[in-house]
Formats: sequence, structure tokens, C-alpha cells
Amino acid sequence: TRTSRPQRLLQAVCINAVRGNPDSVIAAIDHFCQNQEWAMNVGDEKGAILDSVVMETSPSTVLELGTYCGYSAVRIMRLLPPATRFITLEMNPDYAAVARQVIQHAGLQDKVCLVEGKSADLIPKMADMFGIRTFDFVFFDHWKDCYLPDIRLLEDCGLLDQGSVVLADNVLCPGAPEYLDYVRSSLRFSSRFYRSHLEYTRVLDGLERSEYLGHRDAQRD
Ligand SMILES: CCNc1ncnc2c1ncn2[C@@H]1O[C@H](/C=C/CNC(=O)c2cc(-c3ccc(F)cc3)cc(O)c2O)[C@@H](O)[C@H]1O
Ligand SMILES: [Mg+2]
Repeated sequence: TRTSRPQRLLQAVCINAVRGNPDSVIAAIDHFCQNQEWAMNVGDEKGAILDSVVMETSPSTVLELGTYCGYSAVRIMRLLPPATRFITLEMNPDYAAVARQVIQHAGLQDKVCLVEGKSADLIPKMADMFGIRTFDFVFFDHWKDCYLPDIRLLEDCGLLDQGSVVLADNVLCPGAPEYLDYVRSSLRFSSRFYRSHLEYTRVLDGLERSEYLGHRDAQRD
């Protein structure tokens, strides 16, 4: 049977990227998506914003929802020291298999903990499975209608601390309107929007950075 798009993306990485060089893996994926086949990686324009937010947060613990092919896992972990705890969740075993090989080609397999499964099932187990109390940085790039339930779940599980940063991709395209309303109206978050474009296109999109202010009550009316 025909290969899948993630498998063709992985092939482009194996052919064009230098093993052990994360920047060349990122460049190979961006080249493939710009010139061969579009794929839903955060991409180079929004990726540069992701890089800057990661560097200013300099997190010790990181959670990513929606690994897909591993592009943002490589982007994030190429910036952080080996001691950083990085956990990425992926529900699709075929995508997880591709992501593991992309991450390995980048030489980051020892820094990335890819867990197969659904966020709603795994988030409540983070403390037991990994001994992680709170995450300093969380990247949302999974199904857009799951952003709101999952940020509520992170709060309910006590996995956000004062100063924790949640960065969400695609808040304009495909869009996450209920999520945006929530983080922008909640007194427990301070939110700001980074205007950008949908990966590899001129379509408007952006990232929302929401900093957790601590366990307060009430909503802004
Ligand atoms: C069920 C919720 N929990 C989940 N737990 C673990 N993994 C999950 C989960 N949801 C989805 N996933 C995985 O995340 C990935 C899904 C990402 C969804 N992303 C998008 O739909 C998306 C879509 C677009 C897009 C934009 C414009 C278009 F015209 C077409 C597509 C652009 C993006 O940047 C996107 O991120 C897959 O690998 C999926 O298996
Ligand atoms: Mg995305």
C-alpha cells in the first residue's frame, strides 16, 4: 500500500537531514512541507515564536499534547539542557512511530519521552508515571476542540503552578474559540496573542501564550 504522508516526511528527513543535527531535521521537514507536501507541523514562522517563548521560560518540565511527526518536540528540545523533563503525548501509534524516528534522527531520543495515548487518560497519571508535580511549559497542538477540556484538566490535576506557561498553536486557524474565550476571561490566566501565519502559507494564524497566575476564583465579568 502507498506510504502515508508522515512516512514520506520521515523519508525526506532520512535523505536530507544530517543525523544528530536537530536544525537540519527541522530544515528538512520545512523544505518538504514547503516544496513537496503540506503537513500540520507548527512550521518555521510560528516555530520561531515557539523558540522565543521556550527560551524566555527556560522550563525544567515540559508537556506537549499532539506529537504528530515530532517537529515541535525537536524544536523545543534542541533548545533545552539534557536535564529537562520533556513529555509528549500522541494517541496515533503510526504517527508515534514516525515521530520516534524523526526524534532519533535528530539525536534527541534520550531527551524526549513520547507516551502513546490520549491526553485525557494520561494527564491524570503524570504525577504517578513520571513523578512530575507541575509543568513549567505546556505546548498545545492536538485536536483543537480538546484544548479547553485539557487546560481545565491540567488545572484540576494541579499540574500548573504560578508562572506556568501554556502556549497553544492554531488559535485562529483552524481556531480554538472556546479555549480563547476561557483563557482570556479567566482571572487565573494572563494571556497574550502572537500574530503569525498558518504553517507554510499566508493564511492568518497565531499562538496564544497563557501564564497561570495561581489558584484564584471567579471569572472576569
Ligand atoms: C483526543 C485529544 N487528545 C489527544 N491526545 C493525544 N494525541 C492527540 C490528541 N488529539 C490529537 N492528537 C494527535 O495530535 C495530532 C493532531 C493535531 C491536530 N492538529 C490540527 O488539526 C491542525 C490543523 C491545521 C490545519 C489548518 C488549516 C487547514 F486547512 C488544515 C489543517 C494546522 C495545524 O497546525 C494543526 O495543528 C495528531 O498526531 C493526533 O493523533
Ligand atoms: Mg498546529
